[in-house]
Amino acid sequence: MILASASPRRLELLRQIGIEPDQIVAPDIDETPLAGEPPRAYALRIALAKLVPGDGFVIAADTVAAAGARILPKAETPEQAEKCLTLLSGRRHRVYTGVAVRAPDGRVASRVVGSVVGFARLDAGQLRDYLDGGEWRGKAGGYAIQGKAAAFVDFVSGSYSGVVGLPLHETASLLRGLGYR
Ligand SMILES: Cc1cn([C@H]2C[C@H](O)[C@@H](COP(=O)(O)OP(=O)(O)OP(=O)(O)O)O2)c(=O)[nH]c1=O
Repeated sequence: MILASASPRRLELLRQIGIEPDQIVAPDIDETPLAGEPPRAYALRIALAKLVPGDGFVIAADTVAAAGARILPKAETPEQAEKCLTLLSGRRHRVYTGVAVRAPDGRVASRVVGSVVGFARLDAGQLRDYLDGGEWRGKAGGYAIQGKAAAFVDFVSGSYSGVVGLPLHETASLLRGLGYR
């Protein structure tokens, strides 16, 4: 079993359902969205593109936060994170995680799991503290629901593990469907 992900969250989530990958490989792909690409299609395309070569089962995923049809960036700077959080404050957005699995015989199965996340209105102090904390770095939409941003979230519908980065029910079912025991 190869986990094609550099994300420590994905490894933790996989372990949560009793799967210990034999190998972790960081995928190295261009994650630029295509012009006008819908978020759900993007999450699926990138998850499939992350399936690195390998002999056993390979699992890859991609998480994207979206406000309407707009794909929010994976925040890499405080300015980007501030923009995202300002947009998310006081409203609901969607988080899509694409998950792709390849079996040793080459068959590929994939899913996209969409969830809705609601943020309470953030005041300037909350925003400042969150930006200072740095948890937004590398996160889709500039926040991590499994961290301090949980205090902002007043609504979740869908797959909590999917919002964190790997929808566990769907991942387990894809694996079973491909004959993983
Ligand atoms: C919305 C949200 C995203 N995230 C994270 C999950 C993903 O790691 C990240 C989105 O980036 P991804 O490109 O999905 O993943 P990654 O770059 O971290 O890892 P890899 O490509 O090697 O698999 O945002 C959270 O941890 N919590 C959240 O609540």
